[in-house]
Amino acid sequence: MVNYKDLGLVNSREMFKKAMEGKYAIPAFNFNNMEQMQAIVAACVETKSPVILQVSSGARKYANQTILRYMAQGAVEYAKELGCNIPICLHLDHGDTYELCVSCIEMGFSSVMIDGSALPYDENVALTKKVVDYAHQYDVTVEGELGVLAGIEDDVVAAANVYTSPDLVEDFVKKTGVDSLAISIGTSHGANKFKPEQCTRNADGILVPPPLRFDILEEIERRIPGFPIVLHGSSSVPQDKVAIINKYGGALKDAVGIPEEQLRRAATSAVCKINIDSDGRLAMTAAVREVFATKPAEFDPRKYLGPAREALKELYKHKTVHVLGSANRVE
Ligand SMILES: O=C(CO)COP(=O)(O)O
Ligand SMILES: O=C[C@H](O)COP(=O)(O)O
Ligand SMILES: [Zn+2]
Ligand SMILES: [Zn+2]
Repeated sequence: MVNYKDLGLVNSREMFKKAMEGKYAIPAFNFNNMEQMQAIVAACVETKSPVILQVSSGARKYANQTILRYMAQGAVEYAKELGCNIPICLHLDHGDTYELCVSCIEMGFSSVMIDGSALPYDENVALTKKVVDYAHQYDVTVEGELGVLAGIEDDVVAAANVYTSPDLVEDFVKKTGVDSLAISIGTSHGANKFKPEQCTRNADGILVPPPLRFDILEEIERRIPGFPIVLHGSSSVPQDKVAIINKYGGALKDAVGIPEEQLRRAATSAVCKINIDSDGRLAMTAAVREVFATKPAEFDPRKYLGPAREALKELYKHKTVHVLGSANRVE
């Protein structure tokens, strides 16, 4: 058993308390490799932002859970080396079983998500409570989820959003003892969050998605005042990145995300954690494609992964400063 505290990591409790009081949100960025980890840490050190490093099941399969945990440990040291001891939380994203959550906690994760949102309500409650009871023995924080996001949620493909029912949140939080709650108010995973027919088009022909359901968020806040809320699927799908990808041979069609001003608004509410993965993928892919197209003789991976890492860092800095409001929150 490795305790995360011995690795210099922190759980999400204090982070969320400060984010709630300060009316901002903590960035939760997914990572699968060294360049992503370095970009996240460098961006958050430069902007003095706390951060949650997220490991998905896809990341575990791709990079190996042990390696990712050591990388998170390395991230703590790297931040110090870069000159700012920012709080870093290592979080399991979309955990789907009790056993997986236990395995991550035993390995040094400081926070886990148990995503029982596709289960019948009572089963979600029972599974989430079981994880909470285990995790809290080690002061590991737990995120649960109510409501299903459209698009690809884990292995479950939901055709449409099943918005979180405000009628259930108080009961869920009380019965499970979770530390934060992911909700569904119109965000979704991936780079194609809405079908073109769900959107309108602006004067430049760019798709404008339907607004998030702030009415549901406000009702949830009324039912569980001061309780930390999490938004998944919160990439904005920057159209300049999509354009670079398509210019250099990509084929992203009708890619559309959540407008940044809506996330900015959400960050000032009880939303304390905002998950962003796809935007980083777009930034890296745009940078790599540009190098491949403009420097075809280049074959040193550092010559395309380096620019990708730099583009990623700029994107993350933009998020902390201009979207989440988490910049300058660390002394
Ligand atoms: O929710 C996410 C990870 O859990 C990521 O969402 P995006 O696909 O919008 O980046
Ligand atoms: O919520 C999902 C994350 O974006 C990670 O997805 P992944 O399992 O493909 O790594
Ligand atoms: Zn889910
Ligand atoms: Zn998610």
